[in-house]
Amino acid sequence: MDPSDQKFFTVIDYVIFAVLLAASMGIGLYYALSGGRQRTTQEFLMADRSMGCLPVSLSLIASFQSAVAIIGVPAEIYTHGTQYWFIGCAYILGLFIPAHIFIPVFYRLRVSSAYQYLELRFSKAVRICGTFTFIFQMVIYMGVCVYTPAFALNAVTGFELWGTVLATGLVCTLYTTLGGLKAVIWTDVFQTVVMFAGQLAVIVVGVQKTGGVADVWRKVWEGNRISGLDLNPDPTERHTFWTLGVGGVFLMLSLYGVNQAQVQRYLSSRTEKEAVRSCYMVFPSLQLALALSCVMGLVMFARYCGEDHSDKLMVIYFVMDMLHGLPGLPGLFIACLFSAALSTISSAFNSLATVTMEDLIKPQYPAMTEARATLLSKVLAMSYGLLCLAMAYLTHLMGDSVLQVALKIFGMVGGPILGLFCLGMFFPWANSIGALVGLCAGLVVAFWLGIGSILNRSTRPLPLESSLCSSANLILIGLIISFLTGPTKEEDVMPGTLYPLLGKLFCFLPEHLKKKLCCVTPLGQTVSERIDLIAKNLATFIYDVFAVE
Ligand SMILES: CC(C)(CO)[C@@H](O)C(=O)NCCC(=O)O
Ligand code: NA
Repeated sequence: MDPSDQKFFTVIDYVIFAVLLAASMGIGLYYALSGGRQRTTQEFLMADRSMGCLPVSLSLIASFQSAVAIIGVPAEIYTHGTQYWFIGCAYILGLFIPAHIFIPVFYRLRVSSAYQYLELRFSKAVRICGTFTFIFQMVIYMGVCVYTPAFALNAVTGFELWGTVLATGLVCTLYTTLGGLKAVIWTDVFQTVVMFAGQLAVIVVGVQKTGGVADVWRKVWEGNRISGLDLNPDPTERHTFWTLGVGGVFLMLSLYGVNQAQVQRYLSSRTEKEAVRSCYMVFPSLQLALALSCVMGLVMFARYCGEDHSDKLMVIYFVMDMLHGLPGLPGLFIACLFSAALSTISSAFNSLATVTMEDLIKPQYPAMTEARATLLSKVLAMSYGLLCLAMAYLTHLMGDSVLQVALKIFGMVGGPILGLFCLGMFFPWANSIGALVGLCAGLVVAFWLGIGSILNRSTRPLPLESSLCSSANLILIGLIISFLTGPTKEEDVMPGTLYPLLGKLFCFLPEHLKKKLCCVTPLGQTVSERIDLIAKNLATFIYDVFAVE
């Protein structure tokens, strides 16, 4: 294709992209000028803890649905078939466990940052190490998230590269800095809708142009792209039920259980029940997002089967091939790609500002006035926004291959952070030294796996098994070191920071043995009260779904 954007885009396409930016900016301005006008950190960072479950749930999906997934998943399905779709199974436990273990613990401790938990449970040192690990992870990720869609679009259509990066980065920085978490959450809602609409448009037009649903189905069936469940236990196999189902749960837990961007959304909910409900509501929307990307891959296969296309950017070729000549639709897809990018980097800016403020600055200056803390939080959000642009430039300088590496770092670092929180919540004996040594060991394992796969040029989506291996490794080392250096006595652990997982898993053991495993009944709730709560939540959720219809 001739890389000249005149061929693909009409004025209306540029207008649609501009409307996306303007609307996001407008939402930012609205929350800067309404409500409490962003004059407290409670409002700027925690949205006044007043959010309902619908915006929170859409925002939860938007945070970790980046343009990388929108471009990558259809290509995966095109080349390797629908096996990847089985990652949808991991969403069940991957959301149920956060809803009933992580959310109650964080919510009832009334923390502002997930890393505050680490100080309550372990020590200040563990909190600071956790915070720096998170900052490292997110800073690398946000550069990739803003650069990837601009780069892909530029490579295929000639769409202006740096103008796009600058426009999206700066607009996002502005609305995040002006409107705080409320603006971030409500732009996420809007952007999620645009994201779904863009993918849907490509699928509808694509199916029409390839001869209808029956034809698409026949071609992908004959092309062997519909995969059955692969139960092969070989862990070096590309995708099996085990790598996707088990690895996927760990990936989901590292994103939806303990990542600050998500924890902050749970904490911004009006009530704990509302937070749990928003987590449940992620399930259908995340299945929809997965289905849209997978179906797009199938339609793409129906279109190009037999032809030799192995370009990483073929999704963009496909979209432009389908949509050009239909004024407005290419623009809608561009808006879809950048909605995915904006919603991810805005979450990154706000969560990074929060941890820097709450975990690094406030503990040093406890006497800081609220006005000054709010101003400083805004300066931080803005600085991370500008840092994101610098990271995008760095990504560009290091070239194409760094995209893969950077994404792997994101997945690699997620595992040890998850392990750190699990060590604290589920194992009363774990002490601060164990946690620190475990974190280092987990990071070493993660990087060793990651660098190994980069050197072997393995294309496997590593985060799946990496988060499992490195979090398991962290927990094991953490426990060994804790027992060697003197395990913490359960009565010395801060109440509310433990969840009696082992006691529950081994509920058949006699009472005195269970006491040895973990006797604290946490959060002031008995087991039967907890089961009641789960049943009630499910009932209200089902009721809500049908009441809406
Ligand atoms: C959260 C999942 C696993 C949901 O399928 C996926 O969207 C994902 O791997 N997200 C993180 C990577 C990214 O999209 O940037
Ligand atoms: Na996103």
